[in-house]
Amino acid sequence: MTTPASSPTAARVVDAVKVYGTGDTAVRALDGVSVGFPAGRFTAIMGPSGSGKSTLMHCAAGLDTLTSGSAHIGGTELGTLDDRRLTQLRRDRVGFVFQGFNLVPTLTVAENIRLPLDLAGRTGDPDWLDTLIDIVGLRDRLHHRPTELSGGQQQRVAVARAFAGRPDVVFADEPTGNLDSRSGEEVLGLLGRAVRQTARTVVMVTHDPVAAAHADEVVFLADGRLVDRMASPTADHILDRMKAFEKAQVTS
Ligand SMILES: Nc1ncnc2c1ncn2[C@@H]1O[C@H](COP(=O)(O)OP(=O)(O)OP(=O)(O)O)[C@@H](O)[C@H]1O
Repeated sequence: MTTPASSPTAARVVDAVKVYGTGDTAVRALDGVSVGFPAGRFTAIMGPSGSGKSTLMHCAAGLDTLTSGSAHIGGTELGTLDDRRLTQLRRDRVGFVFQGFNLVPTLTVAENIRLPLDLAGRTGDPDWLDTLIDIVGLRDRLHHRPTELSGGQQQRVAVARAFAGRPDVVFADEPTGNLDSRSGEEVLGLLGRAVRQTARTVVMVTHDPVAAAHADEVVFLADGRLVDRMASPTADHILDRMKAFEKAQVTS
């Protein structure tokens, strides 16, 4: 199952295999996955615990390397890059949102948002940063430090930071995992708005059907394989599909 060649992909993996360890203890976390994440869309990766979601995200984002197969950001194959160029690509073309926010406590909100640009020695586009600050609703908090913010507000800062350099793709790993449901809904809503209002691309790993229902499409993993895709998902449909996979696993 791949994305049709006609839709441009912001990121993709082809025949991706990832094996952790060797010999008797080897774990095949990805077992021949080919999947494209369409540009300008919000895609969720779902699947049971241990199905390979985080591994897929880490390998697609260049945070980890594949055992075989290839990973691409836009037209760049990550396996062809040396460490320096891979670091540069991650910094300049990829944004990240993690479960634990990962903000720098000594910097203000404004400084945290600008951090990827400052590290890259880039000025950034002031109009773009302004738009982002409005999307995440933090204009009145720009001079606060992360400890002065709620968890939901901190994650909104992390979202703005992820988009600050206009990356090709933003990868979010369980971005609502540490939030109450209301703050989680806010963060998911603004990820969706960021995609729709600014034509950016988001790929989110989650185990929560309600979170995944915010995406334009859900891809399902089971046992390291891509087993299904669902467009225009609803939480109920996702839950039904997940239950069907779990039942199939129990009976197989
Ligand atoms: N660093 C590692 N060393 C050895 N095995 C690993 C490592 N990371 C992941 N695995 C194994 O690879 C498989 C896939 O793990 P992965 O974390 O990608 O799954 P996941 O779907 O994200 O799970 P969860 O929803 O529980 O976070 C699991 O069997 C896991 O135990």
